[in-house]
Amino acid sequence: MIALEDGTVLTGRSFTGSGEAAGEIVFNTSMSGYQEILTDPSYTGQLVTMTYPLIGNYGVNDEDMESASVHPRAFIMREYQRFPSNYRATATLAEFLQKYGILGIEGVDTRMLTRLIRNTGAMKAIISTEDLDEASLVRRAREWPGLVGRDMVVRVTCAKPYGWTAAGPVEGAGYPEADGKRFKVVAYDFGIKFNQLRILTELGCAVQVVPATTSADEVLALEPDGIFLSNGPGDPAGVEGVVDNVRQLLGKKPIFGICLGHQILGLAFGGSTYKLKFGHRGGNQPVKDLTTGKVEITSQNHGFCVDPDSLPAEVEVTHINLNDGSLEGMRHTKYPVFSVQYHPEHAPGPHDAQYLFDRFIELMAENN
Ligand SMILES: NC(=O)CC[C@H](N)C(=O)O
Repeated sequence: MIALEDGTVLTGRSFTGSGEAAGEIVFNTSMSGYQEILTDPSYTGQLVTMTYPLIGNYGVNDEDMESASVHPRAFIMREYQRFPSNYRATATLAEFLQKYGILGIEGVDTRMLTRLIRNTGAMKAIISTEDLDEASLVRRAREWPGLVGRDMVVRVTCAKPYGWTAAGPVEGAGYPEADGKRFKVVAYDFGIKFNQLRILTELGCAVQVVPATTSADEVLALEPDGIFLSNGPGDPAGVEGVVDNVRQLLGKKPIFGICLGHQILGLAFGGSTYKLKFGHRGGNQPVKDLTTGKVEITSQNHGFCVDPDSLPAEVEVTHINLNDGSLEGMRHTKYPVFSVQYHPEHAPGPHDAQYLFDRFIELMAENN
């Protein structure tokens, strides 16, 4: 049974066994890419509904991981396909969810649920195979603390620095395989997706990943050519300490921020963030690059947004969402700093926006 804070109760079937999960219920409109969505740490504390009606048909594999774990607390769909057919598949979606202790729920009227979330907004919700008392479940959904003002980054950031190579993560501080690489990049891990690291490495960067709480001085001591601010979960305004660190780095090195990293930059510039009604999650969000006039189709996953009116005069809006006009990208006009709200690393989604990593490379080249 699924209960929402507005009193709505829906039924479905668990295909992963019994359990219970509370969180913020949101929807994603991607037609494929469920493994990348499940392993994106930005979904920490959320219950994810897929609008695409059939999920699981290509199983899961060892290569499409965007982090080492699964982050939404439950995965909700219309129909689960229990017999995957794909040469890359190494397990079924049910086996994968069970391995990480995540509830998989099918048989849900996801069209009704999505319309409800669109009309009412993202809501607190609870799913249970045990407590089937509607009134109790609705009350417990309302009791869940919500995401606003809470630091979810502490739950997913790395405990220790690590490096990234073409073969994946390597333990320890320092830049791995730096010989012959053009740039050294320090990447703040707020809940980083591996494809950001894969792309930076492919573009010739030696990458050192650091925990979210790493101070500005510690980052500068690594003598990077550029600093990268990753995506991550929850409310940017609830993340402890990070905004001050980032503010101290402004003007010192080129900085590129994605999603939560972009929101943290907005706060470091002195701006503010707000919660969108139901957020943007999917692979077909149209964004206009105001610097070139081009429209790109983007991969997105966020529930908070930087308020453009709160930004100081030296920060320029570079990208806007064509569905609702919200801020999708910005750059500082004095410092080599820019960021986007969406996901140029895709995974899953269209590759239209990958050019932004080239812009970061150019920015580091200009500043060297
Ligand atoms: N993908 C992200 O980095 C999401 C940022 C933030 N947690 C939000 O929901 O807006």
